[in-house]
Amino acid sequence: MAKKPRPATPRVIVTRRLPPNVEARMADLFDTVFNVGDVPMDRAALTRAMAQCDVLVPSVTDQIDAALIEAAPDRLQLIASFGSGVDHIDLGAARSRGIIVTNTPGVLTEDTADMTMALILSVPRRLAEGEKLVRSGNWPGWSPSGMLGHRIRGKRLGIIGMGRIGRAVARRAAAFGLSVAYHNRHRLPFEVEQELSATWHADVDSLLTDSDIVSINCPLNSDSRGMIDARRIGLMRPDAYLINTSRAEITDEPALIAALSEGRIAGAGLDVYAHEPAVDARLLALSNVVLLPHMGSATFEGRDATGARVIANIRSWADGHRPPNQVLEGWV
Ligand SMILES: NC(=O)C1=CN([C@@H]2O[C@H](COP(=O)(O)OP(=O)(O)OC[C@H]3O[C@@H](n4cnc5c(N)ncnc54)[C@H](O)[C@@H]3O)[C@@H](O)[C@H]2O)C=CC1
Ligand SMILES: O=CC(=O)O
Repeated sequence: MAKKPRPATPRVIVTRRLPPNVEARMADLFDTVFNVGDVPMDRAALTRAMAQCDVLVPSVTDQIDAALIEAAPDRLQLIASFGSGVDHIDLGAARSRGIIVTNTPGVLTEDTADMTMALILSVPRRLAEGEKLVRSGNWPGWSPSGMLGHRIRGKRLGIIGMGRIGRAVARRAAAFGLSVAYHNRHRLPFEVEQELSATWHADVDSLLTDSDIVSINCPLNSDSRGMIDARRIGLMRPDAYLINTSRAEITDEPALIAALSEGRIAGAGLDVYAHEPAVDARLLALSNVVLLPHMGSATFEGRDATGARVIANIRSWADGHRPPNQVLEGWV
């Protein structure tokens, strides 16, 4: 495919409000249009945006599917996503149109691992239930049998997806006395396994059977979509917990809800849902779950660093280079 000329000052359209200093820098560097009202763009708005820019800066909730990409004029050359996951962008369609896709890995790792660890602690120790009890005014006071949960130390954590976030979770887990097992698309080098004291499971099934707590930290891709289905949820022990800070579509959400409702697993900590921002009413009614509003990476520092990554990707592309965080189909 012939290389298209890259404009010196590209027209950039940003789909959501970004931190003020990030927007100021983008306004300085590029011909940037911001979504001043911060209203999520519907399909028609995205189609219009993609028709009017060289670079689109979407967020992880904008569904940039094949039809939108195919309808975009040749002018659109770069989709510089604000966030780490790229499951909302049809990478194959972008490749066929010669559109480069970038993301912002690395800068969200520690924040998302912190939130994953917070869920790992909160669910077995019933943190959200305890907080609600105090606020309700019905707390009868301390008692030997009140608010009992399960000890973290000594339990086994099974991590699915031992990349940046998975490894950062493993490091935190070790400090809380958890032993770590993992399943990953590729086995980690021996030295990394040693550093993390992590045991490899070639198959997901045995990891699920052997773990007290399972944490999903792999990206959503064609292999992981529906990976934790009803059969695999059935392999988990009745006293086991599932934590998901990655993407809901990796699990069969209705099957998970059924297992939680029927006590076939002990509980879950979720940051992601199948139909965000809607959350299934049956989940809301359960007391053995901790539900967060997709806030794994939501820190001021992380958002600034994410913005800096987006800018670096656009600048490097505009200068004629390969952007540092170009995402290649088949690599996520
Ligand atoms: N809740 C939140 O706010 C956030 C969620 N995320 C989610 O976390 C995901 C992971 O992020 P990183 O750790 O930075 O990604 P990463 O690319 O560093 O690591 C992903 C790991 O998963 C493995 N993997 C890929 N497909 C797999 C499969 N089908 N089965 C088993 N392993 C597989 C890869 O080999 C890699 O080791 C993102 O894709 C995103 O969906 C990321 C940031 C914030
Ligand atoms: O879910 C958030 C992301 O950056 O990916």
